[in-house]
Amino acid sequence: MKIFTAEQISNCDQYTIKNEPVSSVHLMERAAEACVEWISENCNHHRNFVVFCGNGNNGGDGFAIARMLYQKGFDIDVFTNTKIKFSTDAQENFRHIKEISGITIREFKEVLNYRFDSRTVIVDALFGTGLSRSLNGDVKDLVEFLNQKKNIKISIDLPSGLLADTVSDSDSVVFMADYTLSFQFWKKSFLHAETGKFAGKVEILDINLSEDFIEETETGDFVIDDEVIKSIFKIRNEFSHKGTYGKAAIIGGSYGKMGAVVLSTRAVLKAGAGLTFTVAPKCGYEILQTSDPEAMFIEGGKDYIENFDVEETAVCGIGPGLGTHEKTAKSLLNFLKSCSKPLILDADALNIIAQDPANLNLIPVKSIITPHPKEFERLFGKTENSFERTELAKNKSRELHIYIVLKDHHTQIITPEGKVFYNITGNSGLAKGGSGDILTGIITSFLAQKYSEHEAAILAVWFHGKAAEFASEKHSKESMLPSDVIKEFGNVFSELNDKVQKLL
Ligand SMILES: NC(=O)C1=CN([C@@H]2O[C@H](COP(=O)(O)OP(=O)(O)OC[C@H]3O[C@@H](n4cnc5c(N)ncnc54)[C@H](OP(=O)(O)O)[C@@H]3O)[C@@H](O)[C@H]2O)[C@H](O)CC1
Ligand SMILES: [K+]
Repeated sequence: MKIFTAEQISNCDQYTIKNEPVSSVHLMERAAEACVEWISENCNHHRNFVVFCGNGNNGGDGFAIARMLYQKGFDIDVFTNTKIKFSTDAQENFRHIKEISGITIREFKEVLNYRFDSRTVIVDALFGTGLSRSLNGDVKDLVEFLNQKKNIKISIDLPSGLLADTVSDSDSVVFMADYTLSFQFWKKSFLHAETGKFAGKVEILDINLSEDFIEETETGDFVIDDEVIKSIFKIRNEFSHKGTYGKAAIIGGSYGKMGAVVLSTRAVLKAGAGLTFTVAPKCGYEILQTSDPEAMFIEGGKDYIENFDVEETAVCGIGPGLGTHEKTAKSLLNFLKSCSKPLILDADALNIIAQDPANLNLIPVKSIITPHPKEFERLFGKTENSFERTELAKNKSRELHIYIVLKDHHTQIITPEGKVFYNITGNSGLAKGGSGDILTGIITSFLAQKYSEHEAAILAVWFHGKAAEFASEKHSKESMLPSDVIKEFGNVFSELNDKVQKLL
């Protein structure tokens, strides 16, 4: 799914109005209907809604939602500011609810005397994509007041005070939603930590904006949705043998860190590679042969890796548990100098490279590196916030011609062309040691199976998150272990096969 800026979204609105054609007030009706449908389906314990409406079209949505919820039998109160001029469509929807005697309309300042029942849902329709500056004055006080309420909070399109495309000043006040019902597109600010925390759980509601506009309008930012995944995933060919699915090698492990390489190797195996090798120090021989008997062991040193030699045709994932021993570092840098095929580089491999900025140029083009924010900072330097980090990653991906998998709650895959793919699968159960080792294994496995670097990185990140979702259903986010995530790979493949299978 393409991610558009607030300006592009407004253009998409206008294009739809002109070319569908549909009147703008009817489009507002469609947006409100989508919200009301979602609320009716999901809201089982709450009958009272208090809707806060601004003066632009976001407020117009709020008035229309209030009317429709009332017609469905919910108890509704509305707050607004009648002293400021409404937009044309907001004015029309305001007129409609004024005619409904069962809905009381109050001024914002009356909120201080309003009795919030614990089962009242607060709906924020103050500002959406038209927000042009930080909240101040009365509306800022209102949002701060509402944020203190324990009631469930739903934002329409965007939490008020949040900009769609960028980070606001750190002292800006933003409505703190539990749910955000947003129209048609993910907004970039939902996907970054500093801003996404205001949106709560995001639901994207389809309001049928122009497909032609969406198709023709260029953007560099994407969300990895089912369409992207379906276009990448290939069903396993029945007329195949182990050679069809490539050779993969995980290179890592050191005394006391053998678990990382065990997990990574197991992830390669369970993600479907044809032949799997583990290059690890001798001290890991028994551990690896017992834990991952399907993989072949290659001795790469005694207590730490000193030798990166593997079969030339194998795709190499380097780093899990590798350690940063001087001799390991020296031999890794020598290996990089002699290597021209794309590699997957993670963890200590990145920490070794980060020891000298000149090492960055040794990374073979089209390699995939998988830093978490701290590793990214060691490699490329500090940034003010995650939006700037993504921009820096785009510059570095272009400059070094590599793929950067920037691990975060919404991991981003940044391509050498400067495109950013945001992942929306996964959960906080992955915030544990060992999760990254599994991701390295999955990418290595997919690259060995002849997915392109671009495809392998995107599919693997999505796949890893999806397996985590299955694992958390069984074990909870708290208790699930990286090895539980690996056990769910089969379920993810079943889901993938169902998605792409041609059914009669
Ligand atoms: N995208 C769609 O497909 C649809 C969107 N809809 C809804 O429309 C809004 C966008 O509506 P818009 O009228 O453009 O903008 P807002 O309602 O968000 O707000 C605009 C008004 O707010 C003023 N403003 C802006 N920032 C502030 C501020 N910090 N404090 C006070 N006032 C502010 C702004 O005034 P300006 O001075 O900046 O001109 C406007 O008066 C979208 O989010 C959806 O909810 C449609 O309903 C249908 C389809
Ligand atoms: K809003």
